[in-house]
Amino acid sequence: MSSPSDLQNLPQPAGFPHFHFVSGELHVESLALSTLAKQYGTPLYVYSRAAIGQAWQSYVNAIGSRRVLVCYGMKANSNLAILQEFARLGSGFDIVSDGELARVLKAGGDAGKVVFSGVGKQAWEMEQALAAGVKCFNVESVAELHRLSDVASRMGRLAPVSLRVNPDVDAQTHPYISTGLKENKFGIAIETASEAYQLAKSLPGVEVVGLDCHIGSQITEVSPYLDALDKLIALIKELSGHGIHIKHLDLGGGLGIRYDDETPLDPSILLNKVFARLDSFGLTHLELVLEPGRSLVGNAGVLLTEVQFLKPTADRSFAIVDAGMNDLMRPALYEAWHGVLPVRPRSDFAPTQWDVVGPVCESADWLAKGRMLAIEQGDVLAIESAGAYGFVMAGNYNSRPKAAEILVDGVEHHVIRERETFEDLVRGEHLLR
Ligand SMILES: Cc1ncc(COP(=O)(O)O)c(C=O)c1O
Ligand SMILES: N[C@@H](CCCC[NH3+])C(=O)O
Repeated sequence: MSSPSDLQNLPQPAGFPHFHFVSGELHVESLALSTLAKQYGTPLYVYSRAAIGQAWQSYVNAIGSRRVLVCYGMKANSNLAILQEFARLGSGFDIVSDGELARVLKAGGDAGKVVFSGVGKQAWEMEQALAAGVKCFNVESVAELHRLSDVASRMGRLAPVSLRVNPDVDAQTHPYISTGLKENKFGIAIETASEAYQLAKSLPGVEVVGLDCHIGSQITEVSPYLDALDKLIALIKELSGHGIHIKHLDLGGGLGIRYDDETPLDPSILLNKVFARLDSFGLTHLELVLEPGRSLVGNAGVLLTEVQFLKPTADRSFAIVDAGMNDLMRPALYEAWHGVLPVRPRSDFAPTQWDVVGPVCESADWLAKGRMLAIEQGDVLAIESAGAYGFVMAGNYNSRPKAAEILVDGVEHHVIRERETFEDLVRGEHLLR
């Protein structure tokens, strides 16, 4: 274990200050992570309520007195307790399915602050969202516009719509999480957007209220947003020439966080530039909508996992842990980098290089590669920055039950999702008679 002189050398966790070392032990708020691992077992997702609050506050501070609705991009983490926390903070929600809408309503969210995105909305999902009274449908194709108008007309309703425009800008992020390029399936090409808006104006079941775009995720530069904004402003001007006046402009989410050595994009830096651009084009009256996901929860969570075996080989050394790609898919899917911190760092021997791999029968089942770690069998590791796109993307491959989730609040903690059991795994399956 660490001696006092080594404590100064401990790295700063990505989720600092809410994740921090106290006397050589990694804590979340006032609790030692090793205690939670012991009580609930591993793999275990652990979130900090204060970290979520602080991330939310950074948007509140950036917004100041401007008219901005933050719709939490709940695909990042849709646990009911997390949604309830955002609802209490006053957040709206960006949803992409009827399941997400049902979660928002169950968690006490306000349907009037919900925007409904997604390229494949089904008629029954549109009906549910119309019945609930969502703020806006972010329509991603002309075919969807026709379906929505039909559904709303049948219900004797008028569906509020924004068209999600694909501005063809490079978000300078991983190609798999870039969404605003021509080659991506998302949105309506900016060149054809004016025509689509004119169609929307003529359809009986829809009412144009906004303009939407979302260019990608884990973006750390302001310039892609401003490139997109310039194109959107030009479109707004063109539309007003056709008598189409939008009330809100939705710039989507996408603000990046620190996983390794990235500099996160501060909402105030982005919003100051956006407000200045809007003001200079006489668009101060527009309500702004934002759909941040990752930046609100990403560094509010870690995944705890226990080292099962150490397996040095001639080629590389594997630390086989009890969390796998089914628990945290990002490394397998994007070769994503997540920090790895032993919750009780050792200083009695020198670190060596390890690939941290899971128990799943796939070579892609790794969580981190080539990390310098001083570890032994039985040690608990925290996989950092796992609050966003962690548990939500988990699956049951290899009949592995999903992990439990804990929300820490100061000295207290709440089990916000129980670990799955075998019964959960086979629910709905039937043996042949
Ligand atoms: C339409 C839409 N809005 C919001 C988000 C949230 O993005 P992020 O988590 O990068 O803020 C996403 C995911 O990228 C999205 O597809
Ligand atoms: N799931 C991705 C982000 C996708 C965002 C959804 N449009 C990630 O883990 O980074």
